[in-house]
Amino acid sequence: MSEEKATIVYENEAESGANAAVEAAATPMIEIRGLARSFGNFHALKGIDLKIGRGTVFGFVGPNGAGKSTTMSILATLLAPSAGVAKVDGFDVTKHPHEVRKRIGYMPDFFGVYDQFKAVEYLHFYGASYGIPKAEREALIPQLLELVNLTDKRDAYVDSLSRGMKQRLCLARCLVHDPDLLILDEPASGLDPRARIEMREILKELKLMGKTIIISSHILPELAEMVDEIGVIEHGQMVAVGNVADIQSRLRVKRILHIRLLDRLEEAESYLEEQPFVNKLLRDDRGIGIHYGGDDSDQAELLSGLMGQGFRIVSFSEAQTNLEDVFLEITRGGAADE
Ligand SMILES: Nc1ncnc2c1ncn2[C@@H]1O[C@H](COP(=O)(O)OP(=O)(O)OP(=O)(O)O)[C@@H](O)[C@H]1O
Repeated sequence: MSEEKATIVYENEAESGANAAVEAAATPMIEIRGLARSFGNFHALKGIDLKIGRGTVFGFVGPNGAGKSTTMSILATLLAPSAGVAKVDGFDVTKHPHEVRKRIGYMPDFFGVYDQFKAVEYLHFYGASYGIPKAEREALIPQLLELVNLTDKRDAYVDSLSRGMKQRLCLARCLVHDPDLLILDEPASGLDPRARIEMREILKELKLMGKTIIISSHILPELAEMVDEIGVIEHGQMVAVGNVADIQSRLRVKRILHIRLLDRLEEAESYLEEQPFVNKLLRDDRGIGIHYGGDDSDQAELLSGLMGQGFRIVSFSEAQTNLEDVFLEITRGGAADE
């Protein structure tokens, strides 16, 4: 009888455990509703809504002063919102900051490093402050150094590291307590192209490890390869959220065409200006660029129309729109505060 009871209790626990797991999986990693933050009379965040699912790499983009760091500081429990709700893994950042902190690794845009430490000591210091026992740290820290390609710098003083190395050390620091969510404020800022590529490779590995990552930048092409979704913020408001392709399709500029002609450039421009779906013409020394709103079939019509007019076309191609074009189009190229 007692055995039977024990079995029943075990099954119930298993069931409720399974339910809890299903529930946890359904909870977004980040949920923000009506989030606002003012500094005096200045409204830095004007009520933003955002949901980020588990395992997503989310690129948070916007011009200087748009509100990216403010949002990230709130998620990191370092700044209180003026209104609205922000939750990490279902925990409200204001009501349960300790639960939130256990789950996040936060890399601010300006970080203080402890220059008198060696790289390895720096990580021990942070590991110890998270209560990780020494024996565990001894096993963990070499792995972290390996992940961020700093194994050969383990005994170098933090002071002596390059900016890119310091950024990577800072990233390793964010990982000591194995957080599910990484909040990275401009991790690639000030890095040279090689260091940016290294950073991007590390972030790809972190994605493979199942981390949810929110990463801000205003250097967009570097995000394009690794983000699943982007959110564009401007003047404290989210102006677009979705996967890169969705956002592109919502844009007025569907595609950019480029045409090179042997001659009669001005005539061709006048002709093109009259054609449907031609939104804007840009002339450069290599030919004519067109912001084009038509689809493939319209584009084919445009080309046969040009040929029908006897224009001597050297090339007619569609430029790949990238995140940079998307960003400039959405924000109309204007920095919020500049
Ligand atoms: N402590 C503060 N006091 C007053 N104004 C602030 C404060 N923190 C931020 N702001 C203002 O809020 C706005 C949003 O700043 P935030 O740092 O969030 O922008 P950002 O998008 O991260 O910009 P950047 O790309 O330059 O880092 C800016 O106009 C900024 O000047």
